[in-house]
Amino acid sequence: MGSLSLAKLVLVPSDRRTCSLHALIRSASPGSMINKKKRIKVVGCCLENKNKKTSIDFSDPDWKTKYEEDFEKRFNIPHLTDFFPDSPAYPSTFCLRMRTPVSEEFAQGYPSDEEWHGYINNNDRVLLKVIRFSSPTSAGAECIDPDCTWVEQWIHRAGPREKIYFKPEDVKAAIITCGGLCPGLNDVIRQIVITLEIYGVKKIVGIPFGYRGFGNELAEIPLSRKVVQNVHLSGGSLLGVSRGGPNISDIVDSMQQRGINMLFVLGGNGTHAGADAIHNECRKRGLKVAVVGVPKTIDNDILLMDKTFGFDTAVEEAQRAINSAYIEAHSAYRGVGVVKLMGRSSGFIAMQAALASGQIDICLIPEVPFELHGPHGVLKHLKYLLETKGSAVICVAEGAGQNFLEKTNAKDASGNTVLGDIGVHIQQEIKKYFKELGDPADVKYIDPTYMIRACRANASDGILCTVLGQNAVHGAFAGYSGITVGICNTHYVYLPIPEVISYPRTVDPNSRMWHRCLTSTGQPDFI
Ligand SMILES: Nc1ncnc2c1ncn2[C@@H]1O[C@H](COP(=O)(O)OP(=O)(O)O)[C@@H](O)[C@H]1O
Ligand SMILES: O=P(O)(O)OC[C@H]1O[C@](O)(COP(=O)(O)O)[C@@H](O)[C@@H]1O
Ligand SMILES: [Mg+2]
Repeated sequence: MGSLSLAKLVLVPSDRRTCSLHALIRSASPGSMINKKKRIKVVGCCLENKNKKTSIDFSDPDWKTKYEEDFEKRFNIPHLTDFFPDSPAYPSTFCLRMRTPVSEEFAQGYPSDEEWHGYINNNDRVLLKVIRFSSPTSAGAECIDPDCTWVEQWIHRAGPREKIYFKPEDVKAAIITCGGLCPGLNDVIRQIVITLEIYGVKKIVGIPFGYRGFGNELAEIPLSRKVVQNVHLSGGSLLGVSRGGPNISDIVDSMQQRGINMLFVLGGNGTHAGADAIHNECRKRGLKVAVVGVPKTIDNDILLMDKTFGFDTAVEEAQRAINSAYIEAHSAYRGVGVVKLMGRSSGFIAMQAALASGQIDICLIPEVPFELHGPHGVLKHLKYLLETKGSAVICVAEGAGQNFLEKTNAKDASGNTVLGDIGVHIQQEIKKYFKELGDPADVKYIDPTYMIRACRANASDGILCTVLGQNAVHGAFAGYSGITVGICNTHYVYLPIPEVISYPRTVDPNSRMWHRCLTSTGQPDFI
């Protein structure tokens, strides 16, 4: 890779998975020091997309058109008519009458239904990437070709359609919440129920405790506007959550027995993998079922979206812990505050919480390797901070520095690796280090892990949950299945599930946001 010329580069025709050309150039430029880490990153980037890797012949004058067409196909959202071409469509029961805009433009009377109806057209699209990079060397440039040509990547716009593919009286809708908790679950459940009722659906149930609820021993929870009216006022999930559960075939058997033909699945990467498998199994069995996901993860590790619901709230809640750690550290003689925040493989919460608080001196995330000991290690810098500032606060994501901890190979019920406790480890190492030096250090460790996700959604997440919940119902009634809802460049979109879960979204150590975080903390590289 080090001696590769740009012209020979084969880049992956994908969005986020496109190798950072900036990184490629730096690691490829002849004569430059070949940085092993960058090389690994770039190679890794291409390897992880091996399955979808397609080389583009940039000498083909039509490569751009072909790329855009291929993108349109990849981001096509599955529709019931793809599998049941004769499915009848009905006029929507989600009535927008009386919601015609009132303005001087319409002084002569409101436009007719043909001229304005307020529904989303199936051909409406939202632009996925909004920056036109003038050069591959621009910060964060994501380029398809060596010239960083502007390529349009359009995704489907979410919202109510004029035609629906289910008669409300024939619908039995089920809602399920899987994985860990996340602020806003109840808000989404509430909006799904309310919107279903507006369409005219009478049979709405909650499946208790995630996919486990499809086992026979747990009874469905009947849902209505009355039941969900105030659920958003508290955190958690009205329905309960869990990891693990029956296999896909048993889940679909159970759905068939219960007569469920609309399934709303709230969960993260694992849950969505399950939702997509359920969608495919339903197709295989010839069942006319709509499966629609709503991405839930405080880790914010779902691809392509501005953010997932609950993330903002978690960051906000983390401020309390950070502020307490700061006050403790600042009030103690040579005080050190350590705060551990969630983030299995993505450091978004730690990064954003550090940025928001302005009280963090050292932020450690899974994506950025670091040393604890040695001349460039965290401990040496901590010593410097205590000597110059008198106190310091460290914020560490739970998935960071796992290389320092003993591996157990333990898995949770969903198959996720059980992580070692990096917060406790760092706390112990700091104490040991200063004890050996004979210098005082007053270390206070705060682990607010479950507190940041068990709380009620804040206002901005409340709005996000509301819109996502409504759009999930619109998507199902419009006949889409195997899709999820999201916010992209402030617009609401439908995405095919496989595209958003092909790997967990992580913080790009070369991104402007991580650089901003480093600017804010003032921390050096710890390697
Ligand atoms: N690849 C998969 N295929 C089908 N179901 C899965 C898959 N991965 C996880 N699940 C199921 O999804 C649910 C939630 O998964 P988990 O990884 O714990 O949380 P999250 O979806 O929030 O990331 C669990 O019930 C788990 O059994
Ligand atoms: O203790 P639990 O319930 O397994 O949850 C811990 C995990 O939950 C998370 O919040 C992510 O959960 P999800 O994958 O379910 O969204 C991680 O940050 C953390 O590792
Ligand atoms: Mg997950």
